[in-house]
Amino acid sequence: MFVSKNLGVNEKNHLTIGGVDAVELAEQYGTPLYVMDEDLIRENCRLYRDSVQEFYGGHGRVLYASKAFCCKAICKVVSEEGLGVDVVSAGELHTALSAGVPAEHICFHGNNKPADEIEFGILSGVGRFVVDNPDELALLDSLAGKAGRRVKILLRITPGTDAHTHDFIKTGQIDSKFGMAIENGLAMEFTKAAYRMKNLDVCGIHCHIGSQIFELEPFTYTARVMLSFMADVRRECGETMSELNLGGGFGIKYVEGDQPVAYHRYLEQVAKEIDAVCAELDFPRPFIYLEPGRSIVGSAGVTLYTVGSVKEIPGIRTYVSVDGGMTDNPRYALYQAKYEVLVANRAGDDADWRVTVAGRCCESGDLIGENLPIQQVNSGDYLAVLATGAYNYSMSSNYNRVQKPAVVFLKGGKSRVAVRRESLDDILKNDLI
Ligand SMILES: Cc1ncc(COP(=O)(O)O)c(C=O)c1O
Ligand SMILES: N[C@@H](CCCC[NH3+])C(=O)O
Repeated sequence: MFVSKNLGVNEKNHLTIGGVDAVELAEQYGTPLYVMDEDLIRENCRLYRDSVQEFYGGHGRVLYASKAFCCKAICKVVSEEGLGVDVVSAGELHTALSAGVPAEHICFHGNNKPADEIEFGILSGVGRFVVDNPDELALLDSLAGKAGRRVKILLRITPGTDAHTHDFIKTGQIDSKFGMAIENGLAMEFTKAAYRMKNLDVCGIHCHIGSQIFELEPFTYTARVMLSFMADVRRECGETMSELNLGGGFGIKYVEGDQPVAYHRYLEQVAKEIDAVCAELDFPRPFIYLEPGRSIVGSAGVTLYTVGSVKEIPGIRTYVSVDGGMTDNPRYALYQAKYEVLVANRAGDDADWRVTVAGRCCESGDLIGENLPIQQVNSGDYLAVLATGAYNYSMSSNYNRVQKPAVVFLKGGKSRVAVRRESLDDILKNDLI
């Protein structure tokens, strides 16, 4: 019935998340509230980990892309499940380290890492740096030399894959701010330069073709292109790279009609393609990294709001305004992202209304969605927006000085606060007069 399998309706006609009554959560913790089902997150982690074991014979590792949802609690959970963590900033790195993630299981990404953040990564002993471009290569080499450390790197390569997703979340095509492209020869120049660096050990290459992808072919095609490039490097440089990071990007179900492929199927097909290409090219099968973000946490999240006003503009539309909006979920404003929305305290009723759900900010584009089917809704009701576990909290803002909501984790039918709600003093904490 719902987009996520952990959701249901109880005898009070309330939405349940992992068996917990959503209305009780809203009343206990207040709204807006991010709710994350830790049991489902752990199940997703195990699914990936077991698939890597099954299809790659353990010769691989799953790194959780923490940009999807980053706080100490999630870093601890994924690390306990045996995943490493991908970070793109000192903030994400600090969070992962503070949560106890071993530095060698952290991979440091980013297309323009500042020098002080690179130094922080080197001194922390992160397992791999993914180097984006020649300027960063030279900077990393000199900072590694200064610190007296050798640094293991992967090179960010643009495979030229056109994945069918929103333009803003595509990254594998030649015109991208990320990485160096194979088709214009720059990737090979970049690789040769990397092997000349004194303080860097080139372990392999990395790519990421985009996000919220539903097809298998872009992934298998990309694996082929990347392995062929590794074989070209062996021919041109006499070096055999041993690691291949294929990024993340596996889609999830947000609304009826979305049809994601089961993740173990992606991994199985990609593993088959890797085996086939390695046999064709007589290339040793590399250690494989995967970096799922959305597919680990997206479906595990629900955002709860309280409805303020319900305003019908006859002949035009009905606005249902909630106590959050683009500050906690900017994805409709950014990508016209679609969500399933329901009245948490009337969850089993027919969704026979059509409404626009609006946020509270001074911005006409501050919407959660338009023309949404929903149950009858009144001021004071609780609204639930489903599948908000990825790129909601992590992209939240304090626009209009709105405080960020709390994050509550659910485990075994019990709830706990994983991130406190921001206070008014938190809003002022860096202000000076
Ligand atoms: C380099 C890199 N790895 C992994 C991811 C995670 O992607 P997703 O959340 O779609 O799995 C991203 C984001 O798109 C990314 O840029
Ligand atoms: N933030 C985007 C996806 C970009 C992922 C990072 N490369 C989203 O909400 O869908």
